[in-house]
Amino acid sequence: MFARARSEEDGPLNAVPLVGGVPSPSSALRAHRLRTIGLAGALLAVALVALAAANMPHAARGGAPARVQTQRHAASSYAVAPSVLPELDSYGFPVLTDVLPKDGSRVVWGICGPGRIAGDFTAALSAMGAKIGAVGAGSLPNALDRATDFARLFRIPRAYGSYEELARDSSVQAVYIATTNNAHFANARLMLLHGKHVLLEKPATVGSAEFAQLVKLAAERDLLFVTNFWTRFFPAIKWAKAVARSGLLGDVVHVQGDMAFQAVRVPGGDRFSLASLGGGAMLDMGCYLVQFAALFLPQPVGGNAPGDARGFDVRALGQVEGGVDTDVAFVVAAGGASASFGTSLRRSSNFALSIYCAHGKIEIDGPANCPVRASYALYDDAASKREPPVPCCGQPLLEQRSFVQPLPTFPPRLLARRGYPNGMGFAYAASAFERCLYTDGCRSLDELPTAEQQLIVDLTAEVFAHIGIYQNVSGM
Ligand SMILES: NC(=O)C1=CN([C@@H]2O[C@H](COP(=O)(O)OP(=O)(O)OC[C@H]3O[C@@H](n4cnc5c(N)ncnc54)[C@H](OP(=O)(O)O)[C@@H]3O)[C@@H](O)[C@H]2O)C=CC1
Ligand SMILES: O=C1OC[C@@H](O)[C@H](O)[C@H]1O
Repeated sequence: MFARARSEEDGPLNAVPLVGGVPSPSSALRAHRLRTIGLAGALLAVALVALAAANMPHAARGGAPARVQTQRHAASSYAVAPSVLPELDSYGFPVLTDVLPKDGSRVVWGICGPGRIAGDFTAALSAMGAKIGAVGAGSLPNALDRATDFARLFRIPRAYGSYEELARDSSVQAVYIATTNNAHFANARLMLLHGKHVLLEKPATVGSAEFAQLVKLAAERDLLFVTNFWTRFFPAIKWAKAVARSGLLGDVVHVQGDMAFQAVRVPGGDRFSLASLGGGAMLDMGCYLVQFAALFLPQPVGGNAPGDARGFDVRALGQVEGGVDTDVAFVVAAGGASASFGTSLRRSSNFALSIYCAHGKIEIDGPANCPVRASYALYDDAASKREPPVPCCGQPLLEQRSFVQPLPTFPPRLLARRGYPNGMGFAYAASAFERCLYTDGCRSLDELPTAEQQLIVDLTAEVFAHIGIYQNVSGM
């Protein structure tokens, strides 16, 4: 297994030194900013600073320039700590040696629902050196045989033909749940009740109340409970988030994304087309887009808007077939910014994401749910003031930069089990989960705080309210 080191391509038009792989202010950039301010701006700035200094409390004085201030990160600056990106070993796996117990012990994982994505996740777990103690199947026929086959492939010591047996295995401390969406709530509840930490595949639960119940249960039992939005743990996403929050490009104004694929219908129904399995485009892919809205939009301010979910304004139009959404267009707005998204089971797309800011744009290459590359472009705002003026469309660039982090390589022995793209990227989320378990008092991950997971479920439920599906889904 060999992983190339992270790299930055497409060098900047004006060099911007990096701090931890994200931009920090350079003299070139500062010079550019000064040029763009102009005399009138400078006079206005002097007047405003004098006025502000007279009225502001001491702590608020002398902060970052106005254009880097966002509602969410009023104190953000261009310099971002190197710890933004995970430390990787020479194979590309996140380093855990600094937190692993000295006695050589390690968290023991169990796998619940040995289907397609569980194969990818387990391959990543075993490649990163994690300990897997047991696997349990329990929804489809021949559960024990299928669990036994899975156990043989991944050299897992124990296989069970029911989820209850897995839950009762006292050697297992953390369970990864990859059953169909409808079963997430019951399986997560079962594992939490048996004292297991839970990493639950997206889209967590179908309804908001169910998610809140799981959070409460985990808190009562002092357990870690996380939705496996693995997206949040990819270095390219962490880099893009740091760029967005650095203020380099100004405030986020609009986020745009599309995630769609042509679902092949299986006779008798499948996890995409059956409402009883929690099917539909929103729960399969749209939830990733909602997750991006929660990540990149500013916090809502002020009162509740129509279609409100905790201050976020949500609108949606959707095609519904057999009780599931097959095509949805939706908008989420907050804090003066908006996001527009499409998701579908009736067409394809490249799963890319764009974050449009006041002075530039961040692109996350598809598949943005598990990306290896992101980039930004800083526009030359001064160009629009030059004579002759530049045409309206296509702002000249001041600089552009991209970030690439190749994935750890799939072990050849397990290639046959590969189900979805970029599966080795599960190592990022699994490592963060394990790291938390070795850290005193850690019961929530910075990359995806519990409250934000609840928000994602709530916003998704709001989309469902607009298109009239998945109402009153108690127990799902
Ligand atoms: N993070 C990511 O990138 C991805 C996440 N996912 C999520 O993972 C979960 C599983 O997806 P995937 O692995 O593709 O699913 P699979 O179709 O492979 O099924 C997973 C498991 O669900 C149960 N199951 C499958 N079909 C049925 C059915 N018709 N009725 C009842 N139970 C069934 C089986 O459990 P058992 O073996 O125990 O009987 C099966 O092993 C979903 O929640 C999905 O959203 C999926 C793909 C990518
Ligand atoms: O999580 C997922 O990401 C990729 C999709 O193709 C898949 O269906 C979905 O479950």
